[in-house]
Amino acid sequence: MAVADRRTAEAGTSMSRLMERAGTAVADAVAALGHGVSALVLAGPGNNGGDAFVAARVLRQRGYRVAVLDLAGEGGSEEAVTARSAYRGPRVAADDGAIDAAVEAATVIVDGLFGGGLSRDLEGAMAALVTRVNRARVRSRAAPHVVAIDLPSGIDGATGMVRGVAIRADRTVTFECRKPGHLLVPGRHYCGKVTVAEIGIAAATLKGLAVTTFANEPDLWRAHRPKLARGGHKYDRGHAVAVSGPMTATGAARLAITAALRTGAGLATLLSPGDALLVNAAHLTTVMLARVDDATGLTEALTDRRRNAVLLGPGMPPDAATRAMAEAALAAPAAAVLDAGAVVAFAGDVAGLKRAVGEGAAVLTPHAGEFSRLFGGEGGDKLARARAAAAASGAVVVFKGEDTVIAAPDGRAAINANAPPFLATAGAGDVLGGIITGFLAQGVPAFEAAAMGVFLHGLVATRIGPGLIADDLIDGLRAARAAFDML
Ligand SMILES: NC(=O)C1=CN([C@@H]2O[C@H](COP(=O)(O)OP(=O)(O)OC[C@H]3O[C@@H](n4cnc5c(N)ncnc54)[C@H](OP(=O)(O)O)[C@@H]3O)[C@@H](O)[C@H]2O)[C@@H](O)CC1
Ligand SMILES: Nc1ncnc2c1ncn2[C@@H]1O[C@H](COP(=O)(O)OP(=O)(O)O)[C@@H](O)[C@H]1O
Ligand SMILES: [K+]
Repeated sequence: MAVADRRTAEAGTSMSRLMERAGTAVADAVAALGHGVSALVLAGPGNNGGDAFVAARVLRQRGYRVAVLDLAGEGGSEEAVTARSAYRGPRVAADDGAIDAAVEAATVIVDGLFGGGLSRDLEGAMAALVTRVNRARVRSRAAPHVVAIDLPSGIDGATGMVRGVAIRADRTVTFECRKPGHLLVPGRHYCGKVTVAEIGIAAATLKGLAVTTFANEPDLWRAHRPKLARGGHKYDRGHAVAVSGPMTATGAARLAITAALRTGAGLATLLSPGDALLVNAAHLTTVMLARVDDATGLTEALTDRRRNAVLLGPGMPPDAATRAMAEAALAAPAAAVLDAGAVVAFAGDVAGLKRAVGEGAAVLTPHAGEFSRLFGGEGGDKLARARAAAAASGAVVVFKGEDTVIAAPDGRAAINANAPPFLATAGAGDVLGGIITGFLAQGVPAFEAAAMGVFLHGLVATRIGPGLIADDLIDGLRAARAAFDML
């Protein structure tokens, strides 16, 4: 954003104009809360504090009761200093008693302590102030509404992580576009409702920045959605295959392959080990069944070039035989999705996985535990970890969870935010693997197939609602797939 600000300034829109518009957008959001507003505005040392002073001035001009707790200290940018001196209204003394009284009296607290310039953990008096505001927000009577400027103070805009302690906001007004911290958890949970105010950073300026981080929303992949040709043949829509686990673990691959079919693949085949053929046969109707027992069998099965997308891992143990089959899938011309056991089978050998992926289209779909087992590390910056994993493996990585990150080896990454909590249910991940396989079968490139698959997965779950089980996702896909086409 700093580069965007500079380029915008070079193009004739000064930083002070941007700050004026930013502060005014915040004042508009506060004013929209209705009459009787009595705002306590917290102003920090940087430009976030500058925005806060602008908002305070504008609110006062509009007749609202305002008081500013000025924590700017010495210094700050020229624009922030100007905004500070242009505010002539009441200030709150920076002592505990006065702050408590001001917090008690406020109906709205505007958080302009820190935004994009947060550079370390909050400590001491700042941390204490944040804790005070958070306590006030949950008090039983007349709790103030908390409006954060750009980001809730304490949330790292790049990672969504809490730096020590962070403001819990009801609403966050950010500028020009959302930042990763608005979408990644826990940051997302601290923002409340996020609104984006346009403040005059030209679209052309943003475009020139070669943005590589996106919200996983239709604009990102709309143009890549499969199109149904009138008079088309089922083979035009691809042939998805999935590999079944052994006799006692067949359900996962069946869920997945059925999801691939519902996603629009023209044909679907389940490749099953001999011991599980009967149990699979008993459960399948539209999905075809063929016997494959090992890597050699899989290579043979994938010599049929019409079988253009293959999923394996659900229900499979993370052992050498699974790894050999994964290598066979990656070596074949089909696009490959590796999930569960097929991901963990490469634990400790990401370089070997990368060699196996080669130049082929491959998608890995680990949840946090599988991700750690393959790529190492635990917790921390999810976006950076997903990007590093994609670069290290040469595959598109779908790092699952509430804030699934889809990362491509070329550096692009998308953060998903439409998955409801009740999607965390046994088998949901298998369905996701199948959906992505279904899009790959229809010729969608790997990054877009993964991103739109994750979005469709969240969409279908949301439409079904609480209580869903993975089988419901399969049924729900039919209607959700139609809705997806209209997005
Ligand atoms: N992008 C846009 O389009 C526009 C952005 N605008 C606004 O600018 C905001 C970004 O402003 P910013 O860069 O001045 O950073 P900001 O968040 O105010 O804080 C920096 C100050 O905090 C300090 N500091 C940091 N961490 C700390 C800690 N833990 N504890 C204590 N101190 C700490 C840090 O000190 P330092 O690290 O230098 O020692 C520095 O003094 C952005 O969020 C938006 O609101 C609009 O005005 C116009 C258009
Ligand atoms: N808290 C959550 N909110 C929303 N979606 C979630 C949450 N936790 C997990 N998910 C999603 O649920 C699915 C679970 O997949 P996975 O962990 O592989 O389970 P399984 O192996 O049982 O299918 C993933 O798509 C994941 O992104
Ligand atoms: K803030």
